[in-house]
Amino acid sequence: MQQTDVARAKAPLLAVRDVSVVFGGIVALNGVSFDMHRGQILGLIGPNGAGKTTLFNCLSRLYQPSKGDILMEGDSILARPAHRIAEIGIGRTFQNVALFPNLSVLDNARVGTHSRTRSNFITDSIRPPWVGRAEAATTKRVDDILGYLDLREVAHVPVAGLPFGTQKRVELARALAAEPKILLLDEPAGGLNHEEVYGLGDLIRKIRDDRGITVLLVEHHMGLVMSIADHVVALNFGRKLAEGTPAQVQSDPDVIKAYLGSKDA
Ligand SMILES: Nc1ncnc2c1ncn2[C@@H]1O[C@H](COP(=O)(O)OP(=O)(O)OP(=O)(O)O)[C@@H](O)[C@H]1O
Repeated sequence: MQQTDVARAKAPLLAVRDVSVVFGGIVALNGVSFDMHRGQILGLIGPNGAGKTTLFNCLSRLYQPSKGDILMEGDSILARPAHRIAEIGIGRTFQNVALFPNLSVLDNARVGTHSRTRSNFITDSIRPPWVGRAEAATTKRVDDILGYLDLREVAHVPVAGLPFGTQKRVELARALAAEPKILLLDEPAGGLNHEEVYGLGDLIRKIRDDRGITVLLVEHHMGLVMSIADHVVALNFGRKLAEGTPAQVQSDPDVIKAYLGSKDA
């Protein structure tokens, strides 16, 4: 292994370095830094307006930081547009579910494989043998994921008519189909009932355990974060307030004060 490869292997999977975001006069993020290590479930918490969504949007490349850097396996991702983050192993889901409503569960999940295919319109017209083999492998991979997420029964059903909780699983299927190293989950518990939230918690943990995928979870549901996260980063007014194990962060006086003074308490 070359020295650069060794350094890369030792680097955190994702490093947020002194990131600031300013909207007009509003400082939404102010010098936030933290590391995410391989196989970790990291919960990002904070009261309303703390800067969680802004940070999530920087990680998924929808926002450009005014200052600082974000490194994936040691390389900056800031020059990369949002539609090319899947190629380096960053997958995401959306707060309000962003699927193609008229397409089937299977076709929505297949969309996720796009970043992993080498074919283009020329190879699709000539169809050398490897295109057929690659398509068969993709079909098998998507079918495995649908089975894994208990979606095989509805594989050919348009997603529009499915319950919200099922649509959220389809989003997960699409994200997993891209074979991410890290999965960014934007308030996955939103709109789910109590039972579904705990089912989701088990599923997130299972995805990490079975597939070794690192997870960043932005979430208001404190019970979910505290029960599944290995590491928690708390933001308030755009700054990092505390980080550590769920127990450490939960008992941090600054975190308690921030939540008591907010509507999230
Ligand atoms: N596009 C924008 N333009 C201007 N100000 C913004 C924009 N997005 C966020 N802000 C401001 O930045 C700050 C951080 O907002 P952000 O949405 O990141 O917080 P949050 O922690 O995700 O809050 P919530 O839990 O309510 O979603 C807030 O003061 C917000 O009003």
